[in-house]
Amino acid sequence: MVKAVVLGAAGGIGQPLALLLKTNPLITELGLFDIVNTPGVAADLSHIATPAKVEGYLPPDDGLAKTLKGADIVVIPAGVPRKPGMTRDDLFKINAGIVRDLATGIATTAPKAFVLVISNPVNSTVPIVAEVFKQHGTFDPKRLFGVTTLDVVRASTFVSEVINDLSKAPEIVVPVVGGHSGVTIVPILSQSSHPVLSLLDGDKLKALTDRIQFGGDEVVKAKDGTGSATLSMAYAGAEFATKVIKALAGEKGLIAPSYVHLDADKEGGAALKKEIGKDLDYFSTNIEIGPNGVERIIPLGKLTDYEKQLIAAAVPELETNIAKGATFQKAPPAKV
Ligand SMILES: NC(=O)C1=CN([C@@H]2O[C@H](COP(=O)(O)OP(=O)(O)OC[C@H]3O[C@@H](n4cnc5c(N)ncnc54)[C@H](O)[C@@H]3O)[C@@H](O)[C@H]2O)C=CC1
Ligand SMILES: O=C([O-])CC(=O)C(=O)O
Repeated sequence: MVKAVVLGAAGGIGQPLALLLKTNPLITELGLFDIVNTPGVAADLSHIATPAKVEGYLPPDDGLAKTLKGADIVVIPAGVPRKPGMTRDDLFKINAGIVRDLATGIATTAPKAFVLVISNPVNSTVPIVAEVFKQHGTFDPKRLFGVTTLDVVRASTFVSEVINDLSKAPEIVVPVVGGHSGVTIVPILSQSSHPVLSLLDGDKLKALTDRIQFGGDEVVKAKDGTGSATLSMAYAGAEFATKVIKALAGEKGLIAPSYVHLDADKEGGAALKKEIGKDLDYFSTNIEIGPNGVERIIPLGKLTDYEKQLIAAAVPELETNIAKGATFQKAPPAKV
């Protein structure tokens, strides 16, 4: 019995993500919450012949608490997306308050749930959720995940394009570490499962790295003011959520990158901090997921000089993003 919840379920990501979760046979209950349209989305999905019982709620009459009751896993894609010319950090002003309020609901109603944060800027929204949980005395770093899977999905696809064979995309695995915005997205192409590095001279390596770091901008530009990645994000979010659900069900050896609190595995976290040369609280890296959440933080391993430079460029921005999220929750500004 697994109850999954989507907060922001009527949105561009929320709807296709809810659809993909509804088709997951491991899920027996699917709770959908948004400030608009969730009863309609839920009624629509409920006709699909899969096991999950679907319910959709709006804010009135304790809708958030009703949605969250008994949740095992909560995925949060609520909030505004970028328009051309904006950075993810520009979304902080609006999304920080949304994420804080939803996290408060989770901390009070489903404090043991695994929380998967999609809302941008992920580098800062994850610390906000952690601070809310700390204030409620319910923070367990093993259960909080920033969803960076789309960067990994993009890396697989873009590498398959470089080798001119899209059929290989599903099997290519490239660790992408750091965070989820611009230079904080660090693809470790030297550890790609397909040995792509040998095919790339300096310029081509930089071009591929840039494309993975700024892949989100490609979609924002193409959507021309109507939003950012939704369908690829729903795919990526469902893929990560499915790993977490399989781990909950007892499957072993599930590895995926995620942006996590480095106390989730103190030993692995300490080793990673040593590698990056900074005592950051959060970083995205491969983690092993188990029935209690993060079982193991897997250090970065051997990096090229170029990758070391990318990490060095990511660290100061991550530090700023993390501090912004953590201090917002400690001293919330007036609501916008
Ligand atoms: N982590 C990642 O890799 C990615 C993150 N994103 C982020 O995901 C977020 C959502 O993007 P889209 O789905 O495209 O936006 P959208 O605008 O299409 O949908 C957002 C939904 O959130 C809902 N919402 C707003 N305030 C809410 C609240 N207080 N409670 C519940 N629901 C609320 C809205 O009503 C809307 O239905 C954005 O912040 C975007 O930047 C987008 C793509 C990739
Ligand atoms: O680019 C954006 O704003 C949305 C996002 O996080 C992505 O597509 O990676």
